[in-house]
Amino acid sequence: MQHLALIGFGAIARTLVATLCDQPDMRLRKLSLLVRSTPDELRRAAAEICAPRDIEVQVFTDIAQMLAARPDLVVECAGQKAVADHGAAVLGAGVDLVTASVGAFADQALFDRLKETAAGRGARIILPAGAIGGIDALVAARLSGLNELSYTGRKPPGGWKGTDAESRVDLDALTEEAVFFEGTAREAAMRFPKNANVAATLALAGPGMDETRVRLIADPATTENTHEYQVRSQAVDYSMRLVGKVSPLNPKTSLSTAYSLARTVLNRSGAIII
Ligand SMILES: NC(=O)C1=CN([C@@H]2O[C@H](COP(=O)(O)OP(=O)(O)OC[C@H]3O[C@@H](n4cnc5c(N)ncnc54)[C@H](O)[C@@H]3O)[C@@H](O)[C@H]2O)C=CC1
Ligand SMILES: O=C([O-])CC(=O)C(=O)O
Repeated sequence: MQHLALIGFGAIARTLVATLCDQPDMRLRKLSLLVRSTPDELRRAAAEICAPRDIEVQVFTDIAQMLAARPDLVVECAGQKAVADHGAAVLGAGVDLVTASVGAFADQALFDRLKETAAGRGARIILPAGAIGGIDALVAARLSGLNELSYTGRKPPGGWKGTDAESRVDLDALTEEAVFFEGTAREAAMRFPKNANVAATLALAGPGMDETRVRLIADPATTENTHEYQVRSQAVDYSMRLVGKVSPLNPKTSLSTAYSLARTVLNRSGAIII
């Protein structure tokens, strides 16, 4: 893949670009970035990563202009609203779209609309595992007949700052863990758009947004983002627990998310898909 385009250039995007630059299978020649503001600062930050590898960087504030540069693939790492704002333009241009903000698809009308646009233009919406894992096993389990899927997300109180968790619990005063949300994946993804995308990913791989049970916890005893889920199905029962290091660039985001996106991009670049 020679020309990669990203929507957003924050914590995930920066780690993603730094990782992909050094992958021999990538042969990346050009990076396009769609940003909202201060393109000069972001251009400098991107050039710092890309210039030593002879990768050309172009920064856009307009999606149509970015798509006119004909990227091979667009990766959204900006937030759920960016999927709603730009998804149709990308897919309508016949370009595949990887969405980090999978929780955007808790909006059923948006999901249906983007699926239809993708199908009409022969483009694909690619949902990465992100901070969660085991999506291969979960889809296989679903195809065999799924009996149960439940997910628990646990983060330090700082990871829930600026979210609806603050209306339910005093994050600064916590001395022990607080379960501040129990509900469906659809509700979780909509109420916690920067923290519960993994719940939506599990739901879409598994039994669906309204059938996936979610618990969210603020825990002052941890410094990590822990994602746990249990599956019972006709073919396989399993449980998974991922203890994610927090991104040094964003306390809400697990560092592994960027590397999962890198895997997704690499799987579209080399001869082997794994
Ligand atoms: N699937 C998963 O496992 C995970 C998904 N996420 C999703 O990824 C998103 C990004 O995460 P981070 O990089 O940590 O966030 P961040 O806040 O560090 O970076 C996001 C960047 O996107 C920019 N942005 C926002 N809307 C934009 C738009 N319409 N056009 C262009 N740029 C825009 C922001 O200015 C910011 O620089 C989160 O909001 C969340 O939706 C985050 C963590 C895990
Ligand atoms: O990065 C994480 O730990 C998970 C996350 O924020 C999300 O699912 O939106």
